[in-house]
Amino acid sequence: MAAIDTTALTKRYGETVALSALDLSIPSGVVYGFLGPNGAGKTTTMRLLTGLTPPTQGSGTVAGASITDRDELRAYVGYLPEEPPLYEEATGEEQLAYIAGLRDIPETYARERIHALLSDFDLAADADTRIAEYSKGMRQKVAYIQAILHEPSVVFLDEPTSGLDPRAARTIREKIRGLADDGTTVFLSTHILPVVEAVADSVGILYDGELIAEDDPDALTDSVGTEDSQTLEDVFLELTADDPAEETVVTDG
Ligand SMILES: Nc1ncnc2c1ncn2[C@@H]1O[C@H](COP(=O)(O)OP(=O)(O)OP(=O)(O)O)[C@@H](O)[C@H]1O
Repeated sequence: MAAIDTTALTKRYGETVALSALDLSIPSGVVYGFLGPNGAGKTTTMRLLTGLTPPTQGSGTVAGASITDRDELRAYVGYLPEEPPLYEEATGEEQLAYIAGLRDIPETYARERIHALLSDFDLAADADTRIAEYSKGMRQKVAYIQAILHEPSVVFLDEPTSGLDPRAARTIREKIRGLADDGTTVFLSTHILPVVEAVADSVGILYDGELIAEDDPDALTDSVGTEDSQTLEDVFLELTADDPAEETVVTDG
């Protein structure tokens, strides 16, 4: 059974087709890089797959649970949204303990896990500081930890390295790879293509609500253009150009 499975998944907002008949079949234990220009429908897809918004048409399961059954999904799914909800008045540790309670993680285990994760992200010294006093990067680290705290079998990450310094960004990349190697499925949406190149087993490119390409990163970079050293960025720009010809213009400036 695929970890993420969708059939003709569609979301419309009035006249706007945010997602059009998406068919996905993503196996367990892989990092799936989900790319697309602004407004392509990536956030919409993640909100559908985490049960936060209902589909207009089509269906899907995540870890075997229907995406329309939010209660069942909750145990299996973690989500780091673009703007994570955090309580300004709570300390980092309080925020995570609160989430652990919501997720029914036994208290002693939760405390140990929270301390270990805070320390992995160099946040141990700030565990008792209010989130209102945290920097953007510190908030992002807490938000990432809260998404994976209950060891979900599928985790959705929207720009997980946003606002992070190079060391923290590397820690997240290593964590993402480690999660997948331990059998977790990671659905990773980011505009930072080198991150995808570093960790993704498979890549899907969404354009105007449609999945226009899907393959492993090497196959994708081999399939587009004629140059030997194509990067994922070259492929992305070529596939998502309004006018493909513009990508072949060579300037001598
Ligand atoms: N709640 C909403 N109501 C109306 N239209 C929406 C809503 N949410 C998204 N849309 C529209 O759906 C389309 C897809 O938006 P979405 O936020 O999923 O894109 P995205 O790929 O995540 O973009 P970005 O990279 O900029 O975050 C856009 O045209 C957007 O305007």
